[in-house]
Amino acid sequence: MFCILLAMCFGVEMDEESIEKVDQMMKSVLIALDPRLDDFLPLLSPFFYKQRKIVQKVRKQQIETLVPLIEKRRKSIQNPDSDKTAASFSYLDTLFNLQIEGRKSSPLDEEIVTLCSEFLNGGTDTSATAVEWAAARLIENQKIQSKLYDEIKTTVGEKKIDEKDIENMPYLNAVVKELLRKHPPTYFALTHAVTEPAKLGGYDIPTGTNVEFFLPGISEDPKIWADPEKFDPDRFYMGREDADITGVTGVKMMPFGAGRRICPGMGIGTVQVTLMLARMVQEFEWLGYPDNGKVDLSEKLEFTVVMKNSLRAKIKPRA
Ligand code: HEM
Repeated sequence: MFCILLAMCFGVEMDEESIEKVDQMMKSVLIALDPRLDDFLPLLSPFFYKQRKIVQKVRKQQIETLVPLIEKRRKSIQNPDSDKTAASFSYLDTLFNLQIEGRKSSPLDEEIVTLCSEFLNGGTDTSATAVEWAAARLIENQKIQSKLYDEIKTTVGEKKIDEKDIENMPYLNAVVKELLRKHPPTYFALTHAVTEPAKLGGYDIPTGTNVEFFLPGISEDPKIWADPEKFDPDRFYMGREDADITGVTGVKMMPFGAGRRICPGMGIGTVQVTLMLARMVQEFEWLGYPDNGKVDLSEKLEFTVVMKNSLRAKIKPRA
């Protein structure tokens, strides 16, 4: 997941060692970003002096690691023959000449570093977490796994599933939708704030207030879902229930947020998770390990909501 996003982001080829270095650095960034008490009560910031020093060190390391990649890409655009391995397009290319409202200059390298980090962090753990929960649910419920495998066989036969096949596989899409309903990779969307006094769910929200959206509170609300605790792709497959995942026609689940700041990676994130899951099931039968049918579905909050005990699985190649 990380390698795909890295290639999309920088459009330059990287060796294993450099990928590892960026990966380690991004992990330190995530740890440094953990919310602290002084984020909410700035008055307390003198007591968090040491932690702030650590964050500054991580930021320096982040800039030192990513700026060379930015420079390499800039060079390869200016002189297309300088790097034969460079991709024809990358996310970075869209940032170099970005017009910013109220500013004459395009983003500084340090700002580009932040945007690229957000792109990498936003897409890696979210998608990886979703795939782990998907495998857990298929192990826990072999009937769902068999039904999915049957659909794969009927739709594509012996050939490898690719992106184009997905739209012809309603059960696969139902499994992924149910996955994102029952296991939105993050408990909360990003913090939003109101720019003018608003009313939400009967509450008055004054200007400037931070608003946090607890995603499972919506997607497991018994007032809008039948049997919300149950992992049941059939609710979507049989058409008993539905939900607009983009939130445009109403919000019953919002694993990618909603509105103007909805996840910009929603399309690619969904395709990545769907395709990976389909390929995993196409190639292997997934069983629990060490105990065939039992999976511990306890959750733990890290950057995303991960399995408290990482999934252990036995996989058998399909005959
Ligand atoms: C299953 C996969 C994913 C899930 C569930 C997910 C979920 C989310 C959520 C809930 C938000 C906050 C939206 C808000 O507050 O309104 C968000 C923001 C974001 N996501 Fe994703 N995401 C996924 C994949 C990706 C991918 C693959 C990328 C990059 C290619 C990405 C890049 C971003 C970025 C850059 C933001 C911040 C947007 C902003 O600040 O306006 N995400 N995502």
